[in-house]
Amino acid sequence: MRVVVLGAGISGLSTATLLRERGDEVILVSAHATEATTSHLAAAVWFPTSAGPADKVARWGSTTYGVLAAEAARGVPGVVMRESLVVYRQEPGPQPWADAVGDLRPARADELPGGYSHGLRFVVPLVEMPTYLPWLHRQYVDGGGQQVVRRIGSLDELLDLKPDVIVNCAGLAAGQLVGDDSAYPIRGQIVRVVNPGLTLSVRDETHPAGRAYIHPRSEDCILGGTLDAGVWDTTVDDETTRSIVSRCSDLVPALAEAEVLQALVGLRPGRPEVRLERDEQLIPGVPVVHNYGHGGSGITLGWGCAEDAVKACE
Ligand SMILES: Cc1cc2nc3c(=O)[nH]c(=O)nc-3n(C[C@H](O)[C@H](O)[C@H](O)COP(=O)(O)OP(=O)(O)OC[C@H]3O[C@@H](n4cnc5c(N)ncnc54)[C@H](O)[C@@H]3O)c2cc1C
Repeated sequence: MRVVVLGAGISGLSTATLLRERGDEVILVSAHATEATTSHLAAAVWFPTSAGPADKVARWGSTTYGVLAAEAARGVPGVVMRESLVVYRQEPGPQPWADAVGDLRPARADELPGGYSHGLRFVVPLVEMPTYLPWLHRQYVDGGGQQVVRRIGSLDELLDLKPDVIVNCAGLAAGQLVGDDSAYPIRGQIVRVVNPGLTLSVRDETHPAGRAYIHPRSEDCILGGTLDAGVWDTTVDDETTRSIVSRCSDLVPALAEAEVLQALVGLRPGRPEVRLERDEQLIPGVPVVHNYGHGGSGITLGWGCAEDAVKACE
């Protein structure tokens, strides 16, 4: 089968990889190099955020956790298993993501920052996308996958590539390309700082000043972050940068002195639910498999969604 995959972010690259592995001829079409995708910018920690539906998110997330954990175990560049702590000011109820993570346990009192009464400790994959995404892309190309750099205005512009099936992994742009009004941006600002020696991810989803998360990487530390639904503006806001550093310093005081390297803004592909389905109506005679709308969870769900997208191509 000849499959054209639109999009070279995590959704497109994971889907294209699995299609290649089962022997399909694959052409990856992307307006941007991988470095210019939203996927490249992501904090890229396994943690379901702003994505639905809940039952499928649990299944896709669990599959992806397994794939990334296996990649970390065999030393795939950029993928590590990261000790993590989520903190709460009151006792948390059951967490929907808990079943997928191994060895979840309550945090001890001496593991909690000041002002917090509860916490959960667990281990999740953290993916350094500036390393992992180019690696995945190289694997795809070295494995015989084809690539075309092209911006399209509608999916039928891909018909000159003679596809048997098109897979639509265009992220936020997918909404405009197929007239899906339910797709919307979720603006996210994050801050890269010099890592003051941290190895533990820490997260407070309900900090009064906004969500706070700290993800140590090999060369830096990602601090976040905002989730602004419906906002298209990609300009860095300096006041937001200060607020992010300040609230993360509440969790880890050493961060108050950390040198800021860069502030970054990206637009998550929001949608009430991930769209993963086969569409026979859009282009007569050529089925389109949609795989977009992953919100703040594209890396968390990527491999699970790619598996379903490949099945939908059959
Ligand atoms: C600040 C921030 C932090 C995040 N942190 C996390 C996290 O910790 N964990 C997590 O799981 N997720 C996180 N995310 C969300 C994650 O980044 C997205 O869900 C994911 O990147 C979506 O991937 P995608 O491949 O669907 O889209 P994208 O990465 O946006 O890729 C879209 C592709 O489609 C192509 N394309 C688009 N339009 C056209 C066109 N007209 N013609 C040709 N090609 C086109 C683009 O060139 C690109 O190759 C974060 C996002 C942000 C902004």
